[in-house]
Amino acid sequence: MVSRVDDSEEALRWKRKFLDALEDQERREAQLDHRIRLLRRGLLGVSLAGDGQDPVLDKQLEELRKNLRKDDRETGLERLLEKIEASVLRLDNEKQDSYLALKHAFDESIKEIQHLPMPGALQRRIRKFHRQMSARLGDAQLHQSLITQFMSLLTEVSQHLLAKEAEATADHAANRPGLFGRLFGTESTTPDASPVSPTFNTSANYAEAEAASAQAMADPEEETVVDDHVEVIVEEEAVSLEGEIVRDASGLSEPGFSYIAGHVEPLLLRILECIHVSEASFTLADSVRNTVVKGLNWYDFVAVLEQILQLLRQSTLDQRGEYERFIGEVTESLVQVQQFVTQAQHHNEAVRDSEQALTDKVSQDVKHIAETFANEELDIQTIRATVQAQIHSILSSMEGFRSQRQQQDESMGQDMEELLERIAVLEDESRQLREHLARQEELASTDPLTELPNRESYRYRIESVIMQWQGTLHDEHAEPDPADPTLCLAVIDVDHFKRINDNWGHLAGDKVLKIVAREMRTALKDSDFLARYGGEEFVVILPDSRPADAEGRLNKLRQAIESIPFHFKEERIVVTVSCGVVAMKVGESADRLFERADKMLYQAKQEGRNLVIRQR
Ligand SMILES: Nc1nc2c(ncn2[C@@H]2O[C@H](COP(=O)(O)OP(=O)(O)OP(=O)(O)O)[C@@H](O)[C@H]2O)c(=O)[nH]1
Repeated sequence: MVSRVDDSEEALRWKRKFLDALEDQERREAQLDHRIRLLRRGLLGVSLAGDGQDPVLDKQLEELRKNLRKDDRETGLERLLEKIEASVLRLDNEKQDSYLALKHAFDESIKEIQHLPMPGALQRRIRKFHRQMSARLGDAQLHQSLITQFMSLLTEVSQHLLAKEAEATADHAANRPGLFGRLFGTESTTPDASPVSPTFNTSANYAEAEAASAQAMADPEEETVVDDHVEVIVEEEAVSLEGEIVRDASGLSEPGFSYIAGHVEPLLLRILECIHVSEASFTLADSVRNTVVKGLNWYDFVAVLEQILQLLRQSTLDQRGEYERFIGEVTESLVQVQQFVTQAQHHNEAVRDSEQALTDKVSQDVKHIAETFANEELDIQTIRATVQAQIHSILSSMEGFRSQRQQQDESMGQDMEELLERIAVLEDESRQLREHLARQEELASTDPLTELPNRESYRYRIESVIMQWQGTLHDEHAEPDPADPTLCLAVIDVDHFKRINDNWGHLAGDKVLKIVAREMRTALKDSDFLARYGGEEFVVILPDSRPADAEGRLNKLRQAIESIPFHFKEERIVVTVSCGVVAMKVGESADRLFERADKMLYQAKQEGRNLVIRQR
């Protein structure tokens, strides 16, 4: 009898042990499920964070990574994730507000601009821009290119109005009502405007511009019809400015520009608000803002557009640093999540192994009890039946446990697969972001007009060239012999460039810059680094050159430019450049080196222009 009681207790003990193990297992699985849910939300937070940089969110993400390392603190993790979700939501709302404001500014300006008299092709391009704008505004990364594109359209609209206004003034001179008078019912306000030179057939030129626009219409991708027109003539050896925008005496353009100024100024201010301005660009951004607030005239407008482009380029460079940091963070988070998932998988396998071991052991023990009971002489049928029922119950619990376990395993495996897929998507996103950055970097370092490296690119290059040069010095304190090859720098400026703009308009001025830049590139050695420093000013780094050789090379360049056969109608137009050149001094900074070259350039201008002056 005693033995029977003991046996039944033993069986109960085993059953309890089993149920405990089952409960423990369920608890662990619930814990794992919970963690996976938390990780999902965490990943969502990290991926959304990619759309905006925010210091609060940055901090929270850092904390998230810390907590992810300690996997036994879900409660803290959960609270943190709630905070992250709130930040992401806030950023999303802010972005939405900024998106709406920018869209409103674009919509309003475009509405106003569409009321202006413009050639059909230009109107169509503005409409096309407007149509594409809404979809592209949704992507914050496209804002800069949208703004740049819009500003270039704006410049064309202004150029067109100037041409119209010049035409109107010519009409006025011929006692007909002025264009603005005809268009807006008011008289032209430029009674003192200088008469248009009789050698310029303005309406013929305008007709040509219209024809060019019509050609652009036929090919929607064509943006620079006037360019191509001139290019053809360049191939024929004579560089003609014919067919370019008509005479642009400053007084003439004012009424035309002031008409659109009221519409573009709010947009420029809005654009300035949207640009991410770094500390280094604060002063420039402030001065641009003040200029716009004070009210623009045509010349300010051109300069302001250029400065805004400069701010945009600088902003791209600054953001590059931030994006790189962000990519680093996302990658780090991904690595941690991946490690966590691998750990969870290992843990799962280990749990499954121990479960199997437990099952084997219990089966063996139960079998042993059954055998013992079966061989007991005192055993009666009842005892056998009871024991067998217990064994049956234990075995069926085990079976139930195993099938439940299998189901959970399958669903957990599915969850993990989804998680890994999500990670792969995030990795792909970060790769795309990296490629986007590389493209932006290329755009940011090239001047779009001349396709030469721009000022930022020059700054970057000169610093590294100076470092290299210092490395080649045998004695860090002694100046190198001027007869030896060394590092030289030249600053080049187109002479009387304002006159070109004033006489033939900005488009012709742009064309001259483009051709002059090309000629300069051809005249220099491949190892010389030529960049557009700004406006009509260029800079050349001549590494490993004897100062006298550098001077000789620059003189050849100067002569080559002087010989470019620019023409306006039958008239030959000579474009010249002045240049200052210096050799690098020991311990000198890039700024000081440039200053000295610039001083030599100033001297060349003073001494009559079309000169190269070397500091000896
Ligand atoms: N078309 C065009 N004009 C530009 C560009 N950048 C600057 N300018 C103009 O270049 C002119 C430079 O004029 P100034 O600085 O007075 O110099 P300059 O007439 O060349 O006279 P010197 O340098 O003294 O020989 C200004 O009228 C600017 O508006 C550009 O990209 N395109």
